[in-house]
Amino acid sequence: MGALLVEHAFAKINLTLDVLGRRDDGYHEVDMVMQTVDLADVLTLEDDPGGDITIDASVSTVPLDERNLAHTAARVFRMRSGVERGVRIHIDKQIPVAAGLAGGSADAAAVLRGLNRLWAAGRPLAELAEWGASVGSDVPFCVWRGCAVARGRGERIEPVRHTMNAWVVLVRPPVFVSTGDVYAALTRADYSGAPRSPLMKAALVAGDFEAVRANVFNALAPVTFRLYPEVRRVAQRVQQVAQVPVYMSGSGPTLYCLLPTRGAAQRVYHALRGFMREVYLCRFLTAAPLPAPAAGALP
Ligand SMILES: C[C@](O)(CO)[C@H](O)COP(=O)(O)OP(=O)(O)OC[C@H]1O[C@@H](n2ccc(N)nc2=O)[C@H](O)[C@@H]1O
Ligand SMILES: Nc1ncnc2c1ncn2[C@@H]1O[C@H](COP(=O)(O)OP(=O)(O)OP(=O)(O)O)[C@@H](O)[C@H]1O
Repeated sequence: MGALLVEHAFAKINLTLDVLGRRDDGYHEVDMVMQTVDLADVLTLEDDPGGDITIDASVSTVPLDERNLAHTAARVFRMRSGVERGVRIHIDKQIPVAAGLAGGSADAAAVLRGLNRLWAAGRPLAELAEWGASVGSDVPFCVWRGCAVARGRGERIEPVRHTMNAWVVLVRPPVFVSTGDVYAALTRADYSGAPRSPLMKAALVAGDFEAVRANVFNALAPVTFRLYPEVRRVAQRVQQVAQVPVYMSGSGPTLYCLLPTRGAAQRVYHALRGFMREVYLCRFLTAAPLPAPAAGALP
């Protein structure tokens, strides 16, 4: 067995998401506050010096070939770093797939960080984040993690340093949402004149939970609700049961509630579990997450 290491791939939620306009390259200019939460896929990377890139996963809902974003990231890493080795990637999938939580992007970012350690390439995170932009718009943020304002098409990252400990209850409605279709259905009326990120940033830095909740915004939510009315119905039901505001992450369909304490979050979690199958309880990850275990050869 070759050298082996474990890397966690954390999900994100969007606290704000303003779309400022459409660009000539077909992408949209966005301004969004992204927050890492402690719901994670666990990736195991095993060096395979003479081999290729191979993937296996704990679920059958993700592709295992070159369409997997972890595979793309490994190819990008090999090309950019010049390291010509193979790797066996195992993905223990905990983040719901195609949910608006950047599960695939988090896996891609974990592969970039993990291969950097496994193959002792010594590249700074900034460089890995730049490489990640060629894999997907959410990948640079997922390389950095924590909290940040993401601009451009999502790849320009400005860290937000705060220590707020909010709890998050995630609900994934059983609806398949295509990110591309949601962006394509945006109209001028959905664009924002000015982004909300400065207000959200100030609320987070001040540790003002109510101000955070008051400034959550997602320009894609009305679009997803228009395209997939079932998501709106679930949001209304969640709001009735939880008795707190309900928001949507990314292009959806995952909905979330923010709670100030573990106790309040547990009450909402248990109430929602009564009628929804996919409910998750997690919290903000503000500091750099788990220390990376050293790569080592197993007997
Ligand atoms: C919705 C978010 O998850 C919010 O964080 C991201 O903006 C989407 O990030 P992502 O899934 O990594 O997106 P990509 O894989 O780069 O793009 C998927 C599709 O979404 C559209 N797209 C994406 C990002 C962006 N700023 N403008 C876009 O119009 C494009 O049509 C693109 O073909
Ligand atoms: N490692 C992976 N994990 C999850 N999905 C993947 C992966 N690789 C490729 N995919 C494909 O990417 C699509 C989007 O999955 P993902 O879980 O990344 O969506 P998402 O959470 O909506 O992402 P985002 O929030 O960045 O838009 C799925 O249809 C899936 O088949």
